[in-house]
Amino acid sequence: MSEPFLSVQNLVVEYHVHGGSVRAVNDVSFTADRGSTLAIVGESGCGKSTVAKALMRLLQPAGGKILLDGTDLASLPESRLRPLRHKFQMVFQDPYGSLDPHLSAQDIVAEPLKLRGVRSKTERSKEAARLIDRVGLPSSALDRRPAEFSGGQRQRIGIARALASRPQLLVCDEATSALDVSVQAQVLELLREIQADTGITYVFISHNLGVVQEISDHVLVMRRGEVVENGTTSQVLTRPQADYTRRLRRAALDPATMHGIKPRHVVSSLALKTPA
Ligand SMILES: Nc1ncnc2c1ncn2[C@@H]1O[C@H](COP(=O)(O)OP(=O)(O)OP(=O)(O)O)[C@@H](O)[C@H]1O
Repeated sequence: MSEPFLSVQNLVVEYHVHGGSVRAVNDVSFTADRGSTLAIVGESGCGKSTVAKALMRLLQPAGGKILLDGTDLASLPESRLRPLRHKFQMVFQDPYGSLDPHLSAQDIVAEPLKLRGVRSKTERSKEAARLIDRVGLPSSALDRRPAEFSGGQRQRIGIARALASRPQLLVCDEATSALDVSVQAQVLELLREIQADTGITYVFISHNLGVVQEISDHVLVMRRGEVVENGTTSQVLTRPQADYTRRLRRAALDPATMHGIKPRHVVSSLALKTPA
């Protein structure tokens, strides 16, 4: 059997605070096959974003392995990581904070192409225009700055910028959470199309079980920095094994849907709350 594309083994991440350390992620393991989507769910503060930042090596893990296509990202020094960084990219909840407000959409998307070694400015502009078109924005968007877009449009620019690096792994950290339900559905559809076209692997962090149901093949449930449950989306969401997952699911469902998770292609805006 071939190795999974992403294999996280016994990941430990700590924050250093006030001379001590806080363990935010403790012995977390999971895998994702190439071209699949793994969702990470759990209540606020359970460690989802910390896992995401460790995958991006924005944080140095205190222990464990992050094997991406067989290379352990956790153990590489920055000098050896840099040439690999284009392979793994991240889309944030609010791209506004991460998009340079002074640059046009075209220049924002063209920026990573420099790192990819596309030397000609004309080529970079052409490729940026192609990506902006790919994420469903009109050519009139090219010269506009981030402030001149809606939240959904800005998220599309964030996705186009991430795609400019031709990543093999895209970590989406609450990437659709700030969007209203219909815009959320459009962005999810775009992500699915891109996956079908490119075979990209997603790690999708969300507090919204409706979105998770919609986008993911597998689900990892976290609580207090640890894995509670891990399985296929239908297993975890419709036949949860862990009591905690059952409570999480109950807490996320409104009275109208208490009998079960909403069917596929209906994106619920129900948020995960801390189970009672
Ligand atoms: N920079 C930091 N310094 C110290 N502790 C931190 C830091 N960032 C996060 N933590 C702590 O680590 C734990 C996990 O936080 P994390 O942001 O990963 O949770 P999360 O599941 O992504 O939450 P949310 O859904 O609210 O974004 C929390 O207890 C949090 O308080």
